[in-house]
Amino acid sequence: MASIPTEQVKDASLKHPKPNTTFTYGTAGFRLKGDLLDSVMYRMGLLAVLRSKKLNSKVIGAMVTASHNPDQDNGVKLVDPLGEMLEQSWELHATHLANSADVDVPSVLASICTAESISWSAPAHVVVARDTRSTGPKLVGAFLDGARAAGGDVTDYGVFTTPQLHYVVRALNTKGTPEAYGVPTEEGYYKKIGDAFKRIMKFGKTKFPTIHVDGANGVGAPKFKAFLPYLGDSVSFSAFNEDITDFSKLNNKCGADFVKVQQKQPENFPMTPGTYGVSLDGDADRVIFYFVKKDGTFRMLDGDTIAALLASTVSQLSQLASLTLPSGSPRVGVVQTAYANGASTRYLRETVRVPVSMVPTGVKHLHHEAEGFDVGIYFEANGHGTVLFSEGFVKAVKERGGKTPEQLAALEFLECLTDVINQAVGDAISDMLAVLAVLAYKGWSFEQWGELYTEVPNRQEKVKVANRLAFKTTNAEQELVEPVGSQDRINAEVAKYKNGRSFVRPSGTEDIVRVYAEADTRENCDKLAYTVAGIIFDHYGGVGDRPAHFVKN
Ligand SMILES: CC(=O)N[C@H]1[C@@H](OP(=O)(O)O)O[C@H](CO)[C@@H](O)[C@@H]1O
Ligand SMILES: [Mg+2]
Repeated sequence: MASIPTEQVKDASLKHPKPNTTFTYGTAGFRLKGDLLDSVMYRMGLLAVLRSKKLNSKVIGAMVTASHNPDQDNGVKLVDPLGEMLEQSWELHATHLANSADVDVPSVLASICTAESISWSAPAHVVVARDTRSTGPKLVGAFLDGARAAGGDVTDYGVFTTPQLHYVVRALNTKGTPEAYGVPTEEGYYKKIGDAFKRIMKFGKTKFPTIHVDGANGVGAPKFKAFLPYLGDSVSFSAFNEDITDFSKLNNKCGADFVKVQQKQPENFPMTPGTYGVSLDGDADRVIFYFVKKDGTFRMLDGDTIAALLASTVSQLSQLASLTLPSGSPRVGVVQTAYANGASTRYLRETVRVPVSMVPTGVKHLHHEAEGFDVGIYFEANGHGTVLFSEGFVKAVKERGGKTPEQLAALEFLECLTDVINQAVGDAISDMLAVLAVLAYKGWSFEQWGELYTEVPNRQEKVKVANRLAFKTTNAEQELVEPVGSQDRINAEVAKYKNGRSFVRPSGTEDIVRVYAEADTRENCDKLAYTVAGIIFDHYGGVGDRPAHFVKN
């Protein structure tokens, strides 16, 4: 029986020496300064091969990106066969492998093989892609070295958005089966979603103004441009922030994270009342919409608003079409995190009347929970999410017997929607197209969409602390259990505000602690956020300059 090519793996391992750093597999894989990640990439190349061997030679993906963070950062996450995040039990293997001494890498591989009953003789297929970051090419090189040292068959797709990589992984693994997801190429991706978008826009009643698309000076910019010829002419788009040659511009004062956190439009973005804007993040898996109201105020439509629109539409259309599955009416559900605006949760539960589940931050948690519904809609407030349609739902939508013309139109619309949406993972461009299609179908403007519910004022702050891992949470990250006593201090502040809500958790992608607050007015919300941030900084290990706006308590 074939066995681990120990010498080959060890030699290559010594060429990718581990720095004196502890690595953790966080919210979205390993994330760090790009120049510290060479050894991690090499080892993830090895691990991806093992994962493929474990799963009957299915194709495993790796995406090299640090999403909405600056160019100096980078990261890697592994993608399982249907485009979902790496199974969580394997995160432990990833962490173990990433942190072992260079000479121990072959023996750690052997221990994973034993623990997972992996036969080394099984073939392995791995694919990798990267965003536009400056450290990307070198890091992909290290990944390829790892995959090849372990004898895997590996394809480098070059520069891709994160969702394109997930799409290709799923398409490769379902090729030739009844669940075939599409042609496993970049063009296949554009064609599948583009064709569905052209079909669905035939239902449209609204003519939108030109949509201004902010590419965050990242990979979404050139890929959106490449997508345009496949989208027909029902909507006109104009692209901004497309400079991927000046690395300092990536996500800098632009992009979905900037807009969401700062609650303002990207800088250098031409907007007057009536203009519609859409921002992607640096790897194009998050999307945020916005417009300027007639009175000149800025209005954002985030992941919560997207979930509200999609959940209400899918529920209404399913009812209108009297859609029935063998199990009864389709179960439409929404999955959110603690960052969801309280007003959106109330709207979904009380007005749309769908169940809403709360899970910890990170798509891996949301995706998994959404799989429990016939239509599982999951969005993080930051605009990262998608919709999962069960096989039973898709089948029921295609049954057209005994329906009225109005019901047939609803069914056709739903069928197109299942193809416009990238179910493999949250996808900024596909989500944008789905939202435009739904608005056009309803004959709604962005303004009308924004009237679904009134957001509670909210704010996010970052606090730099000596050791963010000292912060431990429970209850879907909404309460701190450690440092002991910290939650009591937060509760005492929250109690002072009407509709007050605040929680603190360590980031899984940055070396900081995040503070979130909501309250009845903008002023109260800001005061609560700045006070809680002050409490964390002053009492629980704040480091560096103390931000002047943090309130002393
Ligand atoms: C509050 C927030 O937006 N957190 C983001 C951020 O995770 P943190 O663990 O909070 O750093 O990056 C993740 C990956 O992109 C994303 O899934 C998540 O929603
Ligand atoms: Mg992203």
